[in-house]
Amino acid sequence: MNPLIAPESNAHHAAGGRCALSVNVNKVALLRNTRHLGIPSVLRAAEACLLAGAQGITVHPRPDARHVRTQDVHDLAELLRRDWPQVEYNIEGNPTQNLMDYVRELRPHQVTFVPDSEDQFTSDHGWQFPADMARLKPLVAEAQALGVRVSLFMDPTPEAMAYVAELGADRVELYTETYASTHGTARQAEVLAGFTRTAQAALAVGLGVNAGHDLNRDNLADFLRAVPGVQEVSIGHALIADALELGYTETVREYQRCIQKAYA
Ligand SMILES: CC(=O)[C@@H](O)[C@H](O)COP(=O)(O)O
Ligand SMILES: NCC(=O)COP(=O)(O)O
Repeated sequence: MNPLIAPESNAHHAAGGRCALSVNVNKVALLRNTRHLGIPSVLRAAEACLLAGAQGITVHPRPDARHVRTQDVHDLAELLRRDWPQVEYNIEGNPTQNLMDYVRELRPHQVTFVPDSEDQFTSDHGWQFPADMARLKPLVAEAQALGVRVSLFMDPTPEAMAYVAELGADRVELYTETYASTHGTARQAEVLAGFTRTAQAALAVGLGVNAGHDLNRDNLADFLRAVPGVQEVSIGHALIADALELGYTETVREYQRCIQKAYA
């Protein structure tokens, strides 16, 4: 863990010590890219979500530019630097592909390493240890030397947390699809217990805990109530889908209400 990077994030503080909400705007860009009209605007989406109380913005600029593109990443960095200095910028991607150029040029608050292939439909697995250790170690060190907090996208496997800590990463992002797909079923408690054990294992080795993928208004509070120490959830697909019906403002407020409910 990098002593130069405070374990407590600005966003976490801004959320009053509760879990911070980082809105992933990938899907706004996906819709925008289907015409050459520049609408819906990624910047306006980010601003509306921040005005409604989101504490962070997340993007995942994939190599095929299917949604968030390089210009979006730079424009968002400028918007946050100029108008929202207290808001965290989290850039996700595979550090062996196009991600590190963004880290070097923009130095976001956080970078989340995700082991996706270039043409992957969506993120669907975490890093594998010890196999991935050697190639990740210099990349973790490089990002941290630039003052960027490093989070690793991980499956809920408690025994992998020691490897993440050995790498020197600051946080893990728990890949929450298996939780989301079993929420409300007979397997919910069993699957959720695995996330709780993984978070406990991460905290025990000094790692911060983030979470994301397929979280939504229905499953968010149950997750945060059960899983200790979650500092940030990054939510995109379901939140943007909700915003198509409710608008950005009401949607972000509703997600913040879900987070509040978990701590009530
Ligand atoms: C890493 C992860 O689970 C998501 O952050 C990812 O950004 C989803 O990518 P798509 O929006 O391309 O499905
Ligand atoms: N890291 C998760 C993220 O940024 C958004 O994932 P999703 O809510 O679009 O599934």
